[in-house]
Amino acid sequence: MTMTALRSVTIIVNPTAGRGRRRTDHATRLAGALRRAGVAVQVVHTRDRGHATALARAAVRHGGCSHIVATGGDGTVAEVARGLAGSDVVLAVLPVGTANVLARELDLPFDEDLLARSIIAGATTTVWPGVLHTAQGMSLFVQMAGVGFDAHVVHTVSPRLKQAVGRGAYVVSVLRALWRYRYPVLRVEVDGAVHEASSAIISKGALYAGRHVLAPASVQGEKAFSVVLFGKAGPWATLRYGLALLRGTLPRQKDVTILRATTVAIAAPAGLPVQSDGDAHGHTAIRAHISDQPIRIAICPRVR
Ligand SMILES: Nc1ncnc2c1ncn2[C@@H]1O[C@H](COP(=O)(O)OP(=O)(O)OP(=O)(O)O)[C@@H](O)[C@H]1O
Repeated sequence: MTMTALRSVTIIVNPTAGRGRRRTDHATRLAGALRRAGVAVQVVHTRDRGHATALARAAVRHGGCSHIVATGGDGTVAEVARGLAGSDVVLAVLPVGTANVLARELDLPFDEDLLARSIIAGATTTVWPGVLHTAQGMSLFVQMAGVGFDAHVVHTVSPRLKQAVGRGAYVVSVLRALWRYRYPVLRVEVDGAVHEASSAIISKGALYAGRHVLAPASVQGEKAFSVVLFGKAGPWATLRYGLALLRGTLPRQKDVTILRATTVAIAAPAGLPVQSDGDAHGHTAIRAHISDQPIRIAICPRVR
């Protein structure tokens, strides 16, 4: 844990993250709590995908800002992380997304007053994001990237249903996909060694889709991934993996392999959907490695 001096705070709000229409209310409450403590605050809203990166870069370039708050889910956090990477600005998270996995992983506050107190107290922890290269370009991910069944589900989930019912929308998408998905065999290169799998998840942390344990040995502060390879294909195997995830036994399944690595490449088959931090993110081929630029994240002083 390191401490950082407080200057001004920029709050970036993704108005489409999570469920319902309350992200702006959360951001307003956080801004109020910070202003009451005498902190200068700027609130800006994203207009479209990728805009959070541009807004974070602009805040860093403008200078004077010590913290940038990502108001959204893991996708928004990743975009803000990319915008402030390489600077001394601290990333704070106001978790109003759907799954908010990074916030759960790091035990970050979900309450605005507690987040304001954490920012003011200045405690931070360091994480090493993943860098993802696809045909669409380079991006960062803070929690995970995947190819296979889960990426297909992310690509096919209805955005309107996600807005209306949150994580339940993924359940609908899973049930629809189980018998329709074609389950191709992936060729996954993990630190140079080739493996075959029906699905692969490259995970920076231990958790997945909320609080479910995917890769227990993964720690955000380490410069490594856990690569989770699913050995069996088909609807019944996928159902078993899903139930095991819910019951916390997925890492113990005989046909699930978890490897520690720093580079991963999935070149074939080409054209398969890719998910990054739970959002659709182009298609294979992909390459992933650990960023050489760490991100400092504001944490509750009481938990670390
Ligand atoms: N103004 C905007 N309009 C449309 N999409 C946006 C806008 N701002 C950001 N986005 C995109 O919204 C997507 C979803 O955001 P985010 O991941 O933060 O929320 P979520 O999916 O609800 O939460 P989680 O990732 O925790 O499940 C991201 O891919 C981001 O690029």
